[in-house]
Amino acid sequence: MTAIETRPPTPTPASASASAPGADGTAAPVFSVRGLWKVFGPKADRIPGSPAADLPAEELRRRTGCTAAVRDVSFDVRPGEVFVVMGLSGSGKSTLVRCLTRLIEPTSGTLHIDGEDVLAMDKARLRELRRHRAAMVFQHFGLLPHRSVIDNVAYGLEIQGVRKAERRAKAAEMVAKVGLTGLEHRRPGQLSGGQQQRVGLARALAADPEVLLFDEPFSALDPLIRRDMQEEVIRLHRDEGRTMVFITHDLSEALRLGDRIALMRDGGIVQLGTPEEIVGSPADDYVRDFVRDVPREQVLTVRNALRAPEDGERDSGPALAPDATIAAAIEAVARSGGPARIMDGPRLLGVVDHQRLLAVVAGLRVKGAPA
Ligand SMILES: Nc1ncnc2c1ncn2[C@@H]1O[C@H](COP(=O)(O)OP(=O)(O)OP(=O)(O)O)[C@@H](O)[C@H]1O
Repeated sequence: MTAIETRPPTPTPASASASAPGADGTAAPVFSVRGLWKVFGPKADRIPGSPAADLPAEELRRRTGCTAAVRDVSFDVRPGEVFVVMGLSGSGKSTLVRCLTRLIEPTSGTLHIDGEDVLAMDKARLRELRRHRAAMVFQHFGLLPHRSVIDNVAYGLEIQGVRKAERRAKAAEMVAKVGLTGLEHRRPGQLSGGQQQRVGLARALAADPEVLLFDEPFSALDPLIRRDMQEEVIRLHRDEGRTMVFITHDLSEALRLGDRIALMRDGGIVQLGTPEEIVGSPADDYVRDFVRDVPREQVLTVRNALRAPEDGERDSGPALAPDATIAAAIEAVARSGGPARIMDGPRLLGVVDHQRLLAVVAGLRVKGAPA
């Protein structure tokens, strides 16, 4: 099993303030999805809400000839987060994400972007949605083979009617942003897979969309280049705070990139949570099985191992932040020979010791720590 680091949670970016706050004071969601269904097959619209809707996938197919690719799914994508949609092949990831911009027409449910009803949009508004507000980065880049890198990046702006000088300048900026300076005049066929993916990314970024939708963008890349591209996405996200929806079937990619992960099975979401929630508190046996081989100490934080300090422990020992991983704490405790203090700024939240840290790694519930 390769090492997995998760990212610290994304702080709400400044751009999030552009969204109106919700009733509870949190920023309004970018996408808001409720009771969404996509059924393929004859008389598909009769399935949601009918008794057949509850049939297992195979039986539904046998009895009705229909496939419920997305089944009664509800979630919000929050401004500035990386929202990962994960699941095995055929679980409905691509269909779900394509429904967000109606590249696939949902069968029923509701769908809003920044409070606007996506299902009520006419063709022109939908075009605007896909070009300016929620741009898709595909696995097979969709590059034009006879155009140079710079022209491929500028292409999206060209179809938006942006003037040549302006689109060239913007494209050059994006080429630099994704680390392709010097390769502007090559054709896609003269680039490696990873470089081609960067061109695809630069093209999506050039349109400056509010949300980037990634459909398994890196699954064709070899592991090292894939790792590079994941770093690139993390860097871009850190620099810009842009909202991202990212499809993957790869658990370590999901854990590395996601602020929150929706785990899909047979068209439904079986669990939606942070990497720590999914690994630390799997919702059912399916999820438990899915995350069984994840090195828990690299995903779970010290919050899971906290206890109250005893006399003499308040002022000595190494200090760690509450989002430090169990792995980092084990190292700190091993080096110092005593418990580590968990500090939220100047406030002491508790301490973690050798025994409790190991108990968390072993998957035991630790008394007094949050579930
Ligand atoms: N156009 C279609 N017509 C009929 N069934 C479809 C269609 N598109 C997808 N499906 C079915 O819907 C289900 C979900 O497919 P989808 O492509 O969304 O899954 P996925 O999780 O993205 O899979 P992968 O990781 O292999 O791309 C599958 O059973 C698939 O066979």
